[in-house]
Amino acid sequence: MAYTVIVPAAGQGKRMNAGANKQFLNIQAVPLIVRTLQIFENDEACQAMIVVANKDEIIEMKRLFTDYGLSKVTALVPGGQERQESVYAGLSEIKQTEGVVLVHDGARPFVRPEEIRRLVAEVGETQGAVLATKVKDTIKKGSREQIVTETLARDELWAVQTPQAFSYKLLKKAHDVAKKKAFTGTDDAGLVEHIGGRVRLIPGNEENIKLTTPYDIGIAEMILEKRKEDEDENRARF
Ligand SMILES: Nc1ccn([C@@H]2O[C@H](COP(=O)(O)OP(=O)(O)OP(=O)(O)O)[C@@H](O)[C@H]2O)c(=O)n1
Ligand SMILES: C[C@](O)(CO)[C@H](O)COP(=O)(O)O
Repeated sequence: MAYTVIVPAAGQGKRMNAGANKQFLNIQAVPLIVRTLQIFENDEACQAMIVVANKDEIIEMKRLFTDYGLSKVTALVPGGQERQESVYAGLSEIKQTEGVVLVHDGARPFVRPEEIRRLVAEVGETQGAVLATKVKDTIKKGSREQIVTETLARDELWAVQTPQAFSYKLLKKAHDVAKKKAFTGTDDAGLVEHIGGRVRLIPGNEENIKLTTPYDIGIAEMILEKRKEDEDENRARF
């Protein structure tokens, strides 16, 4: 099923501590944002990419799109203070009110095409879908004084990733209501849940990490090495 993807990349990357927005960090010689966009560039079902960037980074981003031949970027718009505002800015660029919209963090360069396909297949007019993995650790709630107040039932817990996929109408309504009521969520599904929308959890892959701290750079390099080894092995076999 065809879709449009909104890619929020207008953060500061403070936790990465790189002295610049992490979207421009080279991961094995290719900028993070480019690695992420290449996934959608190469996915036939992706009709358009809407990228949200910091106002003062738009020229630099545009240059990357030209250098790396990212032809599906149809809009490059300035973001807001919070991720939610940035996604809203991207959403406002969509004129076609039918169809499926994905939201995917610029900082997640490892989602696989087959995961996107499984995700998109689950979207309906009134149902969104998110990639997620089952939580492995025991999760406890704590008080301000760091005293455990509750141990949560692990079999009900999922760590949610992006892409998150919705019909345009459902996502737009969720964002409009959140804006009107000044409701803030940490992901787009949270806004859909807030208006009573149904969101399906689609088992994803642990490799689909969000590059957040310097530690994640090492993990990203390891994932790239592993993928390269797998490709070489497959090539040698056939
Ligand atoms: N105002 C914002 C904040 C975040 N993002 C984007 O949302 C994604 C997920 O956010 P996160 O990993 O938290 O990135 P940053 O906000 O850049 O990181 P930090 O919180 O460490 O500054 C990133 O691709 C980021 O660029 C955005 O478009 N606009
Ligand atoms: C949307 C998200 O990537 C889902 O895991 C996450 O919530 C973004 O969080 P952050 O606060 O921007 O790190």
